[in-house]
Amino acid sequence: MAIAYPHYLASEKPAAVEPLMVSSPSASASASASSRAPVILTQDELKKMAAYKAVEFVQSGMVLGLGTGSTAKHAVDRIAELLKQGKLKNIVGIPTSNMTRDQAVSLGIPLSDLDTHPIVDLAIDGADEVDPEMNLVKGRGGSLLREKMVEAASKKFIVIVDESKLVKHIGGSGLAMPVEIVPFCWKFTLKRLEMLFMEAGCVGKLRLFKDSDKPFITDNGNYIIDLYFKKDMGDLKAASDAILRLAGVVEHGMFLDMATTLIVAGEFGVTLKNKWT
Ligand SMILES: O=C[C@H](O)[C@H](O)[C@H](O)COP(=O)(O)O
Repeated sequence: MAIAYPHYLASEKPAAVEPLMVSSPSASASASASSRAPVILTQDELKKMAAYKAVEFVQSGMVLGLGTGSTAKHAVDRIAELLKQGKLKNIVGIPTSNMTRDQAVSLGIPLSDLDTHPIVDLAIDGADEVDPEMNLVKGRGGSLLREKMVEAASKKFIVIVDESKLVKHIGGSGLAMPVEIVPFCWKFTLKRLEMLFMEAGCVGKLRLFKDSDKPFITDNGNYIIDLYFKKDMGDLKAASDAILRLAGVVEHGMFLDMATTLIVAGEFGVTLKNKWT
């Protein structure tokens, strides 16, 4: 499938990488059955395709924001692979979570932080929801605060998703919009959040560790309240400002006007959209 490269990246040569190869048992089975049979890729294979395409924009010498989650993990793997092959050199990674830091350390990717590298050349990360304006919901893995700090410090931010993440309105999918809060009097903060969006039928839930009744603790020692909306939350910027004005709130998972490029992998291949096209 033809990829429409965004104009601001057009003058930049993607790093010399092998053509995208996604190993898929179903792919080889289909190939032997018929050369025209459709190839059914799993969701994880789609995530890998989007991640590999994003890594084509990584160049030697870059300071890179390393995202968190099952999609970003493929990008980190690929960056490490290209470093090992000598196709990328002098990369400095800024991880967006302890999990990504551990993955990068295990793969030998040199790491730093925003104190030492306050300007990041390029960040690559997944998302939970993406609307047509490339506004995002992030943080269902709990890493929204560090992700937002690193991605806000990035000159370019490529979002990588499989097509299941595309929505008409963020926060409107019936799934969680996470808000990181301080643990102090969390029930009070939860109520205040619900009250902000009463008209949208907002219900907040304290996130727990999986199969546990213990509160989930973020890398920053905070709690997460997941907000669920029955109706559209309305103006996103106003919603963002209102949430951030509440004492007790640290950050929320709406990433408004931050992504510069979106890479989506789906049934019909990989498509790339620039914010301004
Ligand atoms: O906190 C988690 C991050 O925001 C992830 O980037 C997001 O949840 C998407 O994760 P995944 O690629 O696993 O769907």
